[in-house]
Amino acid sequence: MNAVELHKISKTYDKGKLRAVHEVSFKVKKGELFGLIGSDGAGKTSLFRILTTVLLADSGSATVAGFDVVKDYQQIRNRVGYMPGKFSLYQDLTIKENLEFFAAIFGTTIDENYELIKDIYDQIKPFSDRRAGKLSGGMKQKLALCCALIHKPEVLLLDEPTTGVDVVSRKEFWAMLKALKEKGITILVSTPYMDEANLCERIALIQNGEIMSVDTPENIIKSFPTTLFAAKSENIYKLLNDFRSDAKVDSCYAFGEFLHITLKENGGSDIEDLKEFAAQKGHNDIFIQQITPGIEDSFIRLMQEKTQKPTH
Ligand SMILES: Nc1ncnc2c1ncn2[C@@H]1O[C@H](COP(=O)(O)OP(=O)(O)OP(=O)(O)O)[C@@H](O)[C@H]1O
Repeated sequence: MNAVELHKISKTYDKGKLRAVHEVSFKVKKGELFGLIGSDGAGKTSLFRILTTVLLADSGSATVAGFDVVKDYQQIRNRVGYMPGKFSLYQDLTIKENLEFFAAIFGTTIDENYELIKDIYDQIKPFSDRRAGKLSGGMKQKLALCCALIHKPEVLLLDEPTTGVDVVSRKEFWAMLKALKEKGITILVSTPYMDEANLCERIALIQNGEIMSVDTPENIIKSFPTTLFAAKSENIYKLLNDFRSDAKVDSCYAFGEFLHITLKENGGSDIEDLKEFAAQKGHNDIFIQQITPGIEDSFIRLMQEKTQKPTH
């Protein structure tokens, strides 16, 4: 049995004028750590709200832990731990009071499921009398995760849990997720951070409410269909515009301090042609090399294919 299944889920807002999610289908296997990767407004939160039974889809069907999100919403609520994107904590309650509150609404106690949260809770326990509103982002995140876990859910749904959290806390958070996965909990986590995609077993890439690809991060990278080059010169902005005007170039986009470039198929051109073109345009300090694509490159490529337009 799959832990989460979505079949052609669609959702619009504003009386159908705004298409948030369009015919989304994917499956999360039991025990899997699955990532939903997409930028702001891609439709991630809408999907989470549908899966947690607080929002109705316009069409399509979905199950969580084998239960239908419409018919069996009560069973789902007991089996799912949900960490919404915006912190769900009660700011005026202390760490301990927040946890007790969430335990109480699920008819349980902190003691009953302590084993599951222990490793995470131990990190914030020294501050258990501090109000949630006075905690750092990383500590709030840990508390919110404890609250989502306190009723021992089968499936954890985490909506952008690392957004706005510092790099160290992000790292710690992913280590916690790995440990929870090892305890048998299925995790569906969304993130706009491409580097976090590599920490998932499988991912779905979502853009404009549509799924572009579902696979392991390795397979998605492997299916990058062409050679990728990285280039830089002193005047990177001019280089970007120059390459974008080169008829041989299919796509050219800024990537950190480099430009990433792909060439049109059957153009027969290569690194030497790029160097020559750059030299003709007055770049004397050009550096170009072939590189292995990352998830972000795959994402950009898929987006480009979807819109059938080059990125320039
Ligand atoms: N209640 C609503 N009413 C109208 N439009 C909405 C509503 N909720 C979301 N939207 C719109 O639907 C689209 C998808 O939003 P959604 O929040 O699902 O995406 P997201 O990937 O979670 O992005 P974010 O991280 O910004 O929340 C966006 O264009 C958003 O503005």
